[in-house]
Amino acid sequence: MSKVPTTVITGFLGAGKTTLIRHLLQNARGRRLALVINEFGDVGVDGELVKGCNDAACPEEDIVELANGCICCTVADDFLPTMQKLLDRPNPPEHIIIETSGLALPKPLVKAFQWPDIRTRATVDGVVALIDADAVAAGRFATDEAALAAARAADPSLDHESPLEELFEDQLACADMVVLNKTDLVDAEVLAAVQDQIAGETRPGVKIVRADHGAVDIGALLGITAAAEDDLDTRPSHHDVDPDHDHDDFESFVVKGGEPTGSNALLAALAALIAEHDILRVKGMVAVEGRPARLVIQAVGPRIQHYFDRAWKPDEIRLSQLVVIGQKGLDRAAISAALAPILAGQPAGAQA
Ligand SMILES: Nc1nc2c(ncn2[C@@H]2O[C@H](COP(=O)(O)OP(=O)(O)OP(=O)(O)O)[C@@H](O)[C@H]2O)c(=O)[nH]1
Repeated sequence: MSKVPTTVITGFLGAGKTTLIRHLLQNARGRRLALVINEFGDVGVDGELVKGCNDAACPEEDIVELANGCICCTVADDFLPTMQKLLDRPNPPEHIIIETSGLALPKPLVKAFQWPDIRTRATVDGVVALIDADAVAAGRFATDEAALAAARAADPSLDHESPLEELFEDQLACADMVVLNKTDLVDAEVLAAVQDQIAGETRPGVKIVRADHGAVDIGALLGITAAAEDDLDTRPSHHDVDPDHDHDDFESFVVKGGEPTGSNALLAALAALIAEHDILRVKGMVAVEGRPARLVIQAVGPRIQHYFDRAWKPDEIRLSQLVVIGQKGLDRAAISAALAPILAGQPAGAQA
């Protein structure tokens, strides 16, 4: 029996994983794909966005969302049963795509493919690491030595480098292919420097492909035939020594509301909050009063994007929710206090 090839898409928060997957679905050339989408926060925004593209290559029943914690920590409880269900189908998918959360370590996930019941029926065709060229160029993964020294002074048990840098290195070291994304945001010289930096973090022979909005040819992305579960030892991880990996370095929360009267106040408040607090990522959907379509909000570092994606369905509750993710210690109270009244649709004067 041939094994179902599975591609693991990894990459830090906001690198463009969902964007790349949407591109893949729209260019699937008749392949029947199943999608497993994992999110750090409790609200499944990525799944919603992918379902929003309504693509025949991946109907809604073939999209499985795992939204309660990083997939690398919930392998036995969530991931394995999900894979078993997909593989047990009378007509299993031709290819499975897994989008890990931006904070997940890929190696424990690949290791799960060594489990007896999975190993005989599925294989990791390739681990694809997405890199946000703009974020690397801005130095967002480089260790801030002063901040690290301060954190170590506050917590002497802290034995690792910056959590962002660790994730960046782990995701690259596990990759069979790297997609250097967001090339539209950096100039050629900077891009070349970023590519050199990345090449120093990958295993020998790993190809780096440049992309704008995840537009990579499906033929290059799928069919790598790496069988990554068979050569885990060549994929070093910071957690090889300390397998008790958790996500204590990061936190997320959701701010909910009803119908804001427009988007300007919300976007201005978000920009101010991102500048003031150490917010890594904001994403979600907003129901703007009087607008039939839902407003998608996406912020990666200081860049905020917003667009209407599709009309709210008649049976949907017009609920606004934004997931906020950052390193541990975010001032939740202040961030929520600034956003909640706007999301609730209170007039500007009423906002504290
Ligand atoms: N300018 C630019 N923006 C991009 C590109 N790729 C993705 N984006 C934007 O970056 C934001 C995040 O993209 P996503 O695809 O949601 O990123 P992700 O990796 O799935 O995010 P998480 O699941 O939260 O980790 C969105 O606003 C995208 O439109 C790109 O190549 N160029």
